[in-house]
Amino acid sequence: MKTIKTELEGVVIVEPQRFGDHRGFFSETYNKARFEAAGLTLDFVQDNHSLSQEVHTVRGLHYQSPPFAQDKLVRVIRGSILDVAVDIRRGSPTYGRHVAVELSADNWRQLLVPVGFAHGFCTLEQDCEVIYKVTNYYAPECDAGIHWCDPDIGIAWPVTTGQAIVSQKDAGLPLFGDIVSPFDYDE
Ligand SMILES: Cc1cn([C@H]2C[C@H](O)[C@@H](COP(=O)(O)OP(=O)(O)O[C@H]3O[C@H](C)C(=O)[C@H](O)[C@H]3O)O2)c(=O)[nH]c1=O
Repeated sequence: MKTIKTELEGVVIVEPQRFGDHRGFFSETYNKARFEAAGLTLDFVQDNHSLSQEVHTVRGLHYQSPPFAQDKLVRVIRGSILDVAVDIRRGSPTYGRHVAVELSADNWRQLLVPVGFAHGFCTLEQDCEVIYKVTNYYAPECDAGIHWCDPDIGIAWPVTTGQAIVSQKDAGLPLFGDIVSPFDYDE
């Protein structure tokens, strides 16, 4: 397993090994001991799986507020997505900045999105299946988000607001400037 730091502290690309042979492949997609050896100590309690049937489906930008804030380990088992993490920790030197990483069944990359970051993605082809582990349970009362196309965040999505397929909930999310983030940056 390889880990690659990004320009946002704590947002890490993970590249598990994939052993191919004439039958196909085998991959340990998560190994707690290997994660801890890489300094990633996470206690996942829930696995999620979403299917987005159309290209240019956008889900996000979401986060759960404390006490149900979640670290997320995101991967793609079918198709490809542009996966985005936005630093929403008040006082962070990278507050409001984001990273965007292509995750796909082909590149087998994962993205670790820590507590304090909003998360979202746009599908780059049809029938994308996204699997992700989270470190806290779903808590609808703590579910929150920021509008995916907020110009103050400035994510270079491969789709315009007119073309994107989004949920009614996501279409109505507030702009970054109109929220008070529940996360503080701790040095
Ligand atoms: C997140 C979640 C949802 N649900 C139920 C609630 C709704 O009835 C249905 C769809 O939920 P939602 O529209 O919030 O799903 P997404 O738009 O894919 O949201 C997710 O997508 C972005 C990219 C994320 O990072 C979050 O994990 C998550 O917010 O699943 C559950 O039962 N458990 C859950 O953990």
